[in-house]
Amino acid sequence: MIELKYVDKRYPASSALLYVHSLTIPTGEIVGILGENGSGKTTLLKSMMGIGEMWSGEISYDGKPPTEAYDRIAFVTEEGSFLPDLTPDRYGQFLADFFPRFDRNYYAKLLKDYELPADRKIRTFSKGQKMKLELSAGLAKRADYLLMDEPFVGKDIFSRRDSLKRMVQGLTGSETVLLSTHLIDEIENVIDRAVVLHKGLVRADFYVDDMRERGLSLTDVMTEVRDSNTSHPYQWPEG
Ligand SMILES: Nc1ncnc2c1ncn2[C@@H]1O[C@H](COP(=O)(O)OP(=O)(O)OP(=O)(O)O)[C@@H](O)[C@H]1O
Repeated sequence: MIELKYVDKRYPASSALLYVHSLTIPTGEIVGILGENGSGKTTLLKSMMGIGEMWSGEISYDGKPPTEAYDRIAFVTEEGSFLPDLTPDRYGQFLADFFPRFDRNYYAKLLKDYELPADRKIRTFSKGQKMKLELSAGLAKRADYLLMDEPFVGKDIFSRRDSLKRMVQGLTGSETVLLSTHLIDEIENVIDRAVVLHKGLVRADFYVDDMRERGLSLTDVMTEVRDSNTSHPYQWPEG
């Protein structure tokens, strides 16, 4: 279980802030972290990874702070957490030394599926190839917690959908996944729950099944959150 309480993050260089009063994510949930550009998705995921000082607040994984849970968390980020001078093969060895549960066979399979050259330096890869490598490494860590920040970047929608499909297929069902993305239509069938950020605040937090029962789509809710001029949490429309 992941718990966030009174998480308050500010940047000295801007007026942006992130504030999460309370957020509990039970084990095994797949949660979409959604919101417009600049709403705080990356800030939230980085804070959950223990990156950057927080103003105040607590984040815990089964009661432990991120720094004591690193071997159980995989962070997949657009910025890339790989070492560019290594080849994917060498990078895999490095990860296996650090992450006891790193699954080398699964990593090799993903590299093959993605047609990534295992013996070429990562720095020579295209942006899309780097992202595929990042995703492969993240999934092969067999982590309990997967924090993914817009992992499906790529020029063509087919490769984005393919990445999403592989990500879902690669899960065992016991992972807790937080996934930030702008691919709203695609993830609607993948996530259990959506947390919508707006200007650094959690403005909606709901289960997708409840949303569907009301005949709404993620786009409907996100549009409503964006257009409503209030900081109150989102309420389902009457009727
Ligand atoms: N290092 C920084 N210094 C100052 N302000 C920052 C810094 N990083 C982010 N911000 C600001 O914090 C706010 C939230 O940014 P963040 O990157 O978390 O948004 P996001 O929801 O991930 O956006 P996007 O969808 O564009 O990736 C923005 O207003 C951004 O300008």
